[in-house]
Amino acid sequence: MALTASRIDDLKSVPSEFTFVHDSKSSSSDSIPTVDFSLLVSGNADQRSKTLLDLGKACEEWGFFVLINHGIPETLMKAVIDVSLEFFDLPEEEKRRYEAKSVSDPISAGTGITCNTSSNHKFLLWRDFVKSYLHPQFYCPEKPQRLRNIMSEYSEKIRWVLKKLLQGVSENLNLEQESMDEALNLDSCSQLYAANLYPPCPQPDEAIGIPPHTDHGLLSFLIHNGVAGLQIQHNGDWFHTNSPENAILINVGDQLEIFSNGRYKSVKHRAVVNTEATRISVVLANGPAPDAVVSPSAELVRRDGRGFYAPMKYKEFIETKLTNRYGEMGIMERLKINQDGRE
Ligand SMILES: O=C(O)CCC(=O)C(=O)O
Ligand SMILES: [Fe+2]
Repeated sequence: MALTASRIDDLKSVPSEFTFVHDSKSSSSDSIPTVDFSLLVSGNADQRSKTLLDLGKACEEWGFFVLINHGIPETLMKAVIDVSLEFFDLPEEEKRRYEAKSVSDPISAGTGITCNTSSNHKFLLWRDFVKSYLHPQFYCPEKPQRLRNIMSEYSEKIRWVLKKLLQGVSENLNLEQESMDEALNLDSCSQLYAANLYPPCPQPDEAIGIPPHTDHGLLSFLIHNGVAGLQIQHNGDWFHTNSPENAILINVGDQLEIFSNGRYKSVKHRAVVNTEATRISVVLANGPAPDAVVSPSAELVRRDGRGFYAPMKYKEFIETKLTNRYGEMGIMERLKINQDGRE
């Protein structure tokens, strides 16, 4: 039964199977970077080069930025949030059709899935979710009926913004604009839709929406219903992410860290819950083509004298990460190549 169902409404404390004790406190920072997309695509040369620097600095220092003036219509963003909420309101048996069976399911939905920490403590997440791959092949739950059209339009618009941002990233890395497109086969880029619903929680320090993790792709785009909850780690401290209305929160994922040969950092983040309001976030996680073998850019390896990460097919990377095959060490640690060249 979904977490959102009535049984949790009257709870005064977190049931033991959800217990994940942590400190959800975070700081605010005025230096969380903002990138003005309009200046990147239509600003004059000076504005564009300044914005490119903002983008590069954000990816290097924070692995995170708030994207403003991106041109995605406000009405479309609102529709994405509203229709995702409608999915969670569907009858339980409709949602159960998509119950996750394996990590490679093109569509999945679930509630409070089990999470396993490095110390082998198992607990359930305070979150309901629905996920589906929108690209290179488009999959979508059948209901709500308007989900298909809304997600198809949103997916295409986000891919256009993604392309422009990745071209900016390539320029910052002094690479040919096409070199990333070609190496990662971005015409067939993978794009995963994930809607996360976090109901109010009686004890926010005793349960968590999503524990600290990094995303596996290149750049993830997150929008939400105005209720705070996303925190990012920077120099070992947790920061909450205030954002102006209609902004998109973007974080660097593992594949961009690998491709940039470690210049850009896949940022650790978490979703905390609160006592008052239901929060929903919608993430489009954008990565290389599923069959692309990802390694540090050949040009950067030449410049750095060596690559710092071993190559791996993106599809295998996702499966390995999601099944936590390397346990505590994590797949990124596994791929890092030591000074002496051994993996
Ligand atoms: O809901 C959030 O703020 C975070 C979601 C997230 O990190 C994810 O879906 O990977
Ligand atoms: Fe994430």
